This record gives sequence, C-alpha cells and structure tokens, in this order.
Amino acid sequence: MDLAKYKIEKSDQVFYVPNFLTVDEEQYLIRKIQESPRQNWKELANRRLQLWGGQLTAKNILMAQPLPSFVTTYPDIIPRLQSTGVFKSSAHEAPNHIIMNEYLPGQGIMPHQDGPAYHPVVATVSLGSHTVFHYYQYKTADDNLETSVNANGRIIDTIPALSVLLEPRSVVITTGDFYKSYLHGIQEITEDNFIGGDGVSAPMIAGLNVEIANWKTLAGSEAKKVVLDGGALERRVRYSLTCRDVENVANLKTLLTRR
Ligand SMILES: O=C(O)CCC(=O)C(=O)O
Ligand SMILES: [Fe+2]
Repeated sequence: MDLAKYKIEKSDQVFYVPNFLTVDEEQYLIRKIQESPRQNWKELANRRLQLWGGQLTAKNILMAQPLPSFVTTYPDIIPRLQSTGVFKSSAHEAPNHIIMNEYLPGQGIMPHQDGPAYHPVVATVSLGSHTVFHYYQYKTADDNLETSVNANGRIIDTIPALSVLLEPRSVVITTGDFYKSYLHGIQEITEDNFIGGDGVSAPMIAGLNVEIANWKTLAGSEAKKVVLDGGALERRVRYSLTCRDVENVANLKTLLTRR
C-alpha cells in the first residue's frame, strides 16, 4: 500500500485511509467483539476496553499472547498494516498489541499521549460509527491562549492543532511528532456539528472553528455528505482498534530476572 497518497493536508505525519476494511469485514469484527465473554472486558469509569496481544507489566514489558485470528487472518489487519511500511523500523516490524475501545454515544477519551512503551507509530481502525479525533499541543503559560491543564499539570492548548473525521472502516496512522509530542483525544458528545465548506475551503467543526483536515479524502460514507454540506451527525457505538508495537516483550530471561 502506498501511504503517500493518504497523507493528510497540513501534516506529513498523519495518514487517513478510508475503507481500510470492507463492510463484511467490519460486520464480522463487530460480531466477534459483541460475542466475546464479559470477562474479556476491562471496565473503566467512562468506557470499556479489551487488550489483544497480552497485558503490559508496570515496567512496560508485554506478557505476549497471540493476537486473535480476526486481526491476523480474517480480516488480515496486521499484515495489511505491515504492508503500509510504517512499522518498518519498529522492533517487530508489525503491531503486536491492540487496545480495543468501545465508545457509546457521549463517551470519549481525554487528551493524552500514548507513552514510551510503544514504538512511536499508532494505527487506529474505526468500526461502527464515525468520530472526530483531535490532536492537541502543549503550550507554555505565556502563550496567552485558551488553555486547560492535564493530569500531570502541563498546559494544553484547547484549540486542536489538527482534527480528522474518522469514518467507520477507516484507519488513521499517527507517526513522528504527532505521536511523540502531541496529545490526542475524542470529545464526550453525542453528536458532531459541521459547517459546510463551499467545495474550495474546508468544512469546519461548529463551535470549535477548526477545519476537518481530511475532508478531501473522505470515503463517501453518509458522513461525508453531512460534513461537506454542514449538519449534525449522531454518534453510534464505535469500536476502535489501537494497533501498536510494544518494544519490550517478555521472554524466558526477563521472566527469570523479574522481581
Ligand atoms: O479510540 C480511539 O480512537 C483512540 C484510542 C486511544 O487513544 C488509545 O487507546 O490510546
Ligand atoms: Fe491514545
């Protein structure tokens, strides 16, 4: 797959691939997720998730488990991601770990960074619903912008640096500084409102006054029309597969010397 043509305008470190999965593949995956036993879910305060590929220790070592066949074989998400080349320089040259998040309408994820356990590339597959994914930057106090403070006391610019619409079946790939220096998050809202463009200028997110950076490469799902013309898009249940390569994997030696 030639990723260059999926580069988002305004960033050479974020790639948006519409229709990364087919409708049949999406439905199959959603069925597998919905059929999974209750004990596979980890309940958080405002969403739930599953870990595929194993758990991470406190020291960020992966206690590796095989990834399920519904990401390695059908659909062959892992080989497909490998073929993009973005994991070429990572330890295992492919993702070995997936966090599968479930978001009900109104659920989201606070701006955060994914941290040092992973090779600094993340591929995020969306199933079931669109969402709007924002990248944010840290600011210094004297920048005199509208800011908020995150959990570790650092100041965040509340106006996103880049915002992308993630359609169902798409993948967004985040690399470079957008992984290493920026934060990312999803607002906790039940619908997204857009101000249409005129076909030349980008459609905007109502209220935030930021552009949908990938408006030109949307797949043409129902979401595209609403974004381009302006209007509201209700969020449905969304599952996301956050695919990354954990550099340190437990082996016999790390297990024997672990305290
Ligand atoms: O669900 C998403 O699209 C983002 C998830 C995320 O940022 C994470 O799991 O670290
Ligand atoms: Fe994240």
